[in-house]
Amino acid sequence: MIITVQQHLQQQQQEFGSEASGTFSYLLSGITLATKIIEAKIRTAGLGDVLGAFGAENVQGEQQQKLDVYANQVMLHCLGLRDTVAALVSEEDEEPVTFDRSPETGKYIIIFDPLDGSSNIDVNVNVGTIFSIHKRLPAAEGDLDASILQPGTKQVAAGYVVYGPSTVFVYTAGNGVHSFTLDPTIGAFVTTQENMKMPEQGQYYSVNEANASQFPAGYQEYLRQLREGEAGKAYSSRYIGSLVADFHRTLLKGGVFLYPPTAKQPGGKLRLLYEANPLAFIAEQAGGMATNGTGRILEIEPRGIHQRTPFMVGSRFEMETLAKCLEA
Ligand SMILES: O=P(O)(O)OC[C@H]1O[C@](O)(COP(=O)(O)O)[C@@H](O)[C@@H]1O
Ligand SMILES: [Mg+2]
Ligand SMILES: [Mg+2]
Repeated sequence: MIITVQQHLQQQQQEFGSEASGTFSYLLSGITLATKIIEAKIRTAGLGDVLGAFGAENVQGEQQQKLDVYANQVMLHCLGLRDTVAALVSEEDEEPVTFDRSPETGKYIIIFDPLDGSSNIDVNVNVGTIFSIHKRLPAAEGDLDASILQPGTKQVAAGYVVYGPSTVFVYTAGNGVHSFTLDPTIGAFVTTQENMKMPEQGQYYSVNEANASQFPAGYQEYLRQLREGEAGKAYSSRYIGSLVADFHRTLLKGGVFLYPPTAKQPGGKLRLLYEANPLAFIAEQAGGMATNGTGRILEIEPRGIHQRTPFMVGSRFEMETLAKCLEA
């Protein structure tokens, strides 16, 4: 019997109560609706006019792709309609979009990367959408900005969608990691796997080798050990260049994904709030680990919404081996 994501959330509500409440599943349904609309556009991207550059730069100084802008508009629209949303923070917008809703109603903050893997859009390689959900702080504890800049440990939920050969939705609300596949015949995400566990050890490392000579010595030594089999076995390498897809493989097969600091970007390339934090929450819920090289990603106190961080995530064995190389 098939179980859709909404039915799964009802079951979670019976089992875990609060963050699986009706309000929360109504919120998540805004994300599943938006990602289904984005998926439909991606499936026929070559037929329409959504490939190529949009002709403007985002706050990161990156050339926006038409699909970046389209996906952002769809997320803002579908989530903005949810009256439980107090603010929306997007990779593509310099400032948060806030709503004049009382703290009793507007209880949630949604932070997202509407289209991850932009450099792969035009070449028909997997891309994705990543999201992180925080609860709005009580007024006495802080305003909306403070509610947005909470550490990753405060996330109430996080997830992503991979638009690949099939469209897969993965999320956690702190009670394990669950995945769903979009069944186009019924237009619903159907349960694929519940309580996913990242293998203790994998066989792949994933890193942009073109940057390797710029990595600090500890990372170069680590990669040498993985390549030459000094970490117990010889690893092979896989790098798609879409974080969401490289992470999804690491979640399923184990291993490690690294985007270390480089001479060009000593603070890292990937963004803490809408790339590293949500994937770190999922990794930890699945038994893996995530660091910035010196500490747990989820414990980083954010200073700004587009803040970058070095990001290493993966199986326990590979992450503990990395820590030894960085300490040495
Ligand atoms: O081309 P590089 O430097 O390896 O960077 C690839 C990384 O950049 C990203 O494309 C950045 O994300 P966006 O596409 O959302 O901007 C990641 O998906 C990917 O892991
Ligand atoms: Mg991204
Ligand atoms: Mg993006």
